[in-house]
Amino acid sequence: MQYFNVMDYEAPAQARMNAAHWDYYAGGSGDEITLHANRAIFDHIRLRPRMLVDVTTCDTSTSVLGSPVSMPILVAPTAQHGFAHPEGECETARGVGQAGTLLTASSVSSRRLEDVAAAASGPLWFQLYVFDDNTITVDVVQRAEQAGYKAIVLTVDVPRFGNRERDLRNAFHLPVSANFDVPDVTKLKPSLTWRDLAWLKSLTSLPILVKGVLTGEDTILALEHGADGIVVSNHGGRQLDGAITSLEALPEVVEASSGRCEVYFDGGIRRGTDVIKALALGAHAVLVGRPVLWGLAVNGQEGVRHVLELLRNELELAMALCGAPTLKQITPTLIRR
Ligand SMILES: Cc1cc2nc3c(=O)[nH]c(=O)nc-3n(C[C@H](O)[C@H](O)[C@H](O)COP(=O)(O)O)c2cc1C
Ligand SMILES: CCCCC(=O)C(=O)O
Repeated sequence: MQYFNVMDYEAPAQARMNAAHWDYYAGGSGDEITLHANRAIFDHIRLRPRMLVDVTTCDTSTSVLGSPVSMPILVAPTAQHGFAHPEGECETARGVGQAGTLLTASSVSSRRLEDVAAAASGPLWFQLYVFDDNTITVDVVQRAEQAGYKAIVLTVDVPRFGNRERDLRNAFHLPVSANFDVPDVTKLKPSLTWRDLAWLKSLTSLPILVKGVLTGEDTILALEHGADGIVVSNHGGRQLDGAITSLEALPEVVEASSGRCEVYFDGGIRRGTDVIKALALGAHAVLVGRPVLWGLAVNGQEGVRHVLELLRNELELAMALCGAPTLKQITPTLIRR
């Protein structure tokens, strides 16, 4: 089997995995309208390439909140990598490091955050879920800081767990996380509000990104409450079905942020041309979720590395064909109005 693009990893990954675990990875909420729309929206955005620009070398390297990375393509937090590989997130971290980019480790993990850090060679961010018991949050944030994670990514789009009907049909329940002792990880703190962001900031000196913002209004609130970055995301279509796609939300978030913080993007990135479209609309970098899990399931760290390399190579080619050999040259003028 040869893998010419990241989609080539999808069916082989499914073939290797337990069916209920696969459905958990693949699925969205409700009718999966937002899940599918996240992909479909990219087909409606067309590029305006420029010609006769010297594209002998196209440079994809950048930095994210100060950490250098080989490309503006990072790994989104996804739960329970143990479903895809016996080494779980440690294996993922090795592959991500080989690709020279950054892994966001999920709170809900098969491996402890310290073990993931020990396996990593590149920068890490820690994704935070907040439970009712504040001592869990205090503990895990301090551990992440001590283990060398470079930022906390607070996920704000799960006041309650989404309606994942595939999981209901499979009678699937998420196992406990290796990171903390919470019997049911889907019981998050529903009373969490913007005010808690200030409390969170008091716990750590790390920058805090807010993940799951889809409006300009919430962008302004996030910045007012001290967020150091925003991740535009609808959680891969797994929370509010019918929510706006991340790509549709991106321009208003970028506008509301008015250059005050880095704006990141996730949802439906499968091609280098998807990456260039998100960057042209103002994302500083994108995060990729499911494709990394496919690479992990098929071929462990090598699969993770290859999925990321495929995306990097496609982005590099797209930059050349758009006449934008540096990331700085990827601007809104690349998109048809
Ligand atoms: C299996 C799976 C588990 C996820 N777990 C988390 C998580 O623990 N924390 C979080 O903030 N987002 C989680 N997400 C959402 C991703 O971070 C990301 O927003 C989404 O997957 C991006 O879309 P993509 O899969 O189309 O690239 C998860 C997504 C998937 C598919
Ligand atoms: C409490 C949520 C756990 C993982 C997650 O974010 C997801 O399945 O989308």
